[in-house]
Parts: sequence; structure tokens; C-alpha cells
Amino acid sequence: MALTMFSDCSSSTTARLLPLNRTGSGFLHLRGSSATLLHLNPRNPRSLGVISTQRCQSSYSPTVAMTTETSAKVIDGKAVAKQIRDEITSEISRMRDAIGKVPGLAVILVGDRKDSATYVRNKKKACEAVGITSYEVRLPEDSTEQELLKYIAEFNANPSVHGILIQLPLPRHMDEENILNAVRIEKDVDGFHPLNIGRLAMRGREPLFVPCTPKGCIELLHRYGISIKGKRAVVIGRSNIVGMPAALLLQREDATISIIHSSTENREEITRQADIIISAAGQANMVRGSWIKPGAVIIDVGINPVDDPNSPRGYRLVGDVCYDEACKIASAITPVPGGVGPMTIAMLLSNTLSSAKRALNFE
Ligand SMILES: NC(=O)C1=CN([C@@H]2O[C@H](COP(=O)(O)OP(=O)(O)OC[C@H]3O[C@@H](n4cnc5c(N)ncnc54)[C@H](OP(=O)(O)O)[C@@H]3O)[C@@H](O)[C@H]2O)C=CC1
Ligand SMILES: Nc1nc(=O)c2c([nH]1)NC[C@@H]1CN(c3ccc(C(=O)N[C@@H](CCC(=O)O)C(=O)O)cc3)C=[N+]21
Repeated sequence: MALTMFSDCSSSTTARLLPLNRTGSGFLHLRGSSATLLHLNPRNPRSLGVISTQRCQSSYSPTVAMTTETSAKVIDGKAVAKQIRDEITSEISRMRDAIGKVPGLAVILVGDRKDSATYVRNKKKACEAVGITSYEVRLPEDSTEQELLKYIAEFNANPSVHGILIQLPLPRHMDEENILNAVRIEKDVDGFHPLNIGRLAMRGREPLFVPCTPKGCIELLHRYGISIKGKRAVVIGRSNIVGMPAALLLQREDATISIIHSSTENREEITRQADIIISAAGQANMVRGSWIKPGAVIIDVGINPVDDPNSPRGYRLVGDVCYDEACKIASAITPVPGGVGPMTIAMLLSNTLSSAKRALNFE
């Protein structure tokens, strides 16, 4: 009886089912189901198989799971992000030793949204861990645009600050375009300045910074040796911070792109043609198994809270893609959490390091 135990498609629920056994060899072994075991090669982080991978578990009952082959390889964003942070840590200590300076990142948070406060706290912790000096400004919800612009101007002029991040969304009374335009392009580590986005969109032009989440998605494809050139890619979502730059990046890598948004007709049919799907719609479990071409690669950017009385927080996070269904059809997939999210932060640190290197003329 192939029962679906979890109708919510969640990767976190299934992850808890996985009987993982870490051996002394640095490989992950998965009992009761097939596992892909790739060697960890810290000397060559860009090589294929740099990360130990496991195959994802389907939502079958445990008895069935013992005999059922599931197919998709889990793209482990958490592990890749850790490896990138380690690389950044050693670069920063080389910088400190050579010129006595380290990168600095300023983060500005306006208002008291709980999720934004958590993200900012996580960014600060991540900075500290790799040796980036962080500067934090918290402004009350009812601050004026002028007050915010004053802090941006100060950070623009401060030579110890190499990156400035304005946590989004801003309160509704603030003009986001006006605020983001005020960040000096050389410090725009989020890559949201129109000049950076414009360069990203134009052939033969190079942006100073690429937005962190889409950059993290592409980095995952690269580090897992998944080729993009000539592939059909579908991006679900067209926001300024994720969907649109993700589509531009895929296009720069010579994929053929379709972009799906809330007015798209036949979204299931269009998605089913994709070799690579990047989903950033913010709709829990919207992409079902029937939307996926067998063997497609799925990068699930969505982070959607769903009620879960069994979780200490009262909710848990799921992606846009119905994970358990996708696992049986896709060739590789990112989980939520533990997929794109940690990569976003790693790319922010990486952009900040590049910015400092450029400003300090350090190779
Ligand atoms: N992992 C990470 O690091 C990050 C994750 N996120 C997550 O990614 C998701 C998207 O974020 P963001 O881009 O900021 O969100 P936005 O709400 O700004 O954009 C969502 C996009 O998806 C489209 N969309 C919404 N519903 C549907 C639907 N049913 N069918 C097709 N298209 C749809 C919208 O279309 P339209 O344009 O027509 O409105 C829009 O373009 C969220 O879950 C967010 O939490 C975001 C940033 C980083
Ligand atoms: N100027 C700006 N730049 C951003 O990059 C930006 C932003 N504003 N506003 C909000 C979104 C969202 N975002 C995330 C970053 C990390 C995780 C992340 O690490 N998620 C963990 C889970 C975290 C948890 O458990 O709560 C994971 O997916 O594994 C998620 C989301 C960056 N954003």
C-alpha cells in the first residue's frame, strides 16, 4: 500500500524520516534506500561531486520505503554554503595578514517585522563567523525617508564599510526605489541598484554585484556540475530581488528562459517543458509532481511558513515545490530549509569580500 503519509509535501518532515548514518569516511550512507555517495574534495571546491549527496526520500510508508527506489539527488545548500563560508574565512585572514584590514558590512533594518529581525541577526552572526565587521542600524517603523537616507550617506562615505544592505521590505510609506538608488553602486552588495541590474540585463556588460539569492541558485548548479547552456529553464516569479535577476542570470549562462507569473496561463504545461526550474513564487507546494519533466533539476527558492502544532515555533517552512512528489520525478532538488536560504547569506558574504578586495586593491 503506497500511502502518502504527508499530504503537505514537506522536505523537513521527510528529512526526519531519513535513517542517516554518518560513517568515518566522510560519506553519508542512507539505510533502506539508495544513496548517491560523492566524494568530498575540499581542494577543488568547484569540482563535480564536491558535496556528499543523498537521494531524497519519498513519502511512502516506512515499509514501502525499504524497497522503493526514489530518484532525486538532494542539492545540499547548507553544506555548499558552509564550504563557501570556509573559503571566505581563509581569504579574509589572508587579507588581514597582508594589509591589516577586513571587509565591513552595514545592515539597516527599518521597523520591527519579526522575520526581518531574524534575517538581520543571522546575517550579523554569519559576518562575525567569517571575520567581516558588521555595522547594524535599527530604525523605528515610523522613521522618515530622510532619516534613513542620512544613514545611507554616512555608510557611503565610511571607508571601513564595503557593503550596505537595506533589509526589505521597507515600511509602506517609504519609496523603495529612492532608497535603493541612494546606495553607492560600489557598495551595493545586494545587487539591487538599477545600474547593477541594468548591466546584468545587457550583453557585454558586467554588474559590480549580482543579487545574492539568484547568484546562490546558479552557484548550486555549478557546484553540482549541472550544465545550463542550451537547457530550457523556467523561472516561476518575476520579482526584482529573485525571479527577474534569476532569469537574467540563466540567460547569461545560455539557457532558454520562460518566466511564469500570476497572469501566466498554462503554467503547469510550460513548467513541464523545463530542464531546470527555479521557483520563487512564495506559494507553498504549488509545483506538483505533474508539473515536472522527468529528470528536471529543481531549485526551490520559496520559503513559506505552514502551521505545524508539533513544531516548537508552531509553524515550519516549506518550499514552492511539493517536495515528496518532486523527489520521485526530478533528478535533483534543493530542500527547504537547507537549500537556497543558506546560499543567499553565503553570497552576501562573498559579495562583501569582493567589494572590499576591489576597494582595497587586494588581489
Ligand atoms: N531562499 C531565499 O534566500 C529567499 C527566499 N525568498 C522566498 O522566495 C519567495 C518569493 O519571494 P519574492 O520574489 O520576494 O516574492 P514576491 O511576492 O515579490 O514575488 C512573487 C512572484 O511570484 C509570482 N507568483 C505569485 N503567485 C504565483 C502563482 N500562483 N503562479 C505563478 N506565479 C506566481 C508573482 O507574480 P506577479 O509578478 O504577477 O505578482 C511574483 O512575480 C518567497 O517565498 C520568499 O520568502 C525570497 C528571497 C530570498
Ligand atoms: N535587502 C534584502 N536582501 C535579501 O537578501 C533579503 C531581504 N532584503 N529580505 C528578505 C529576503 C529573504 N532572505 C532570506 C535569506 C536567508 C534565508 C535562510 O537562511 N533560510 C533558512 C531557514 C531559516 C529559518 O529556519 O528561519 C533556510 O532556507 O535554510 C531565508 C531568506 C533574504 N532576503
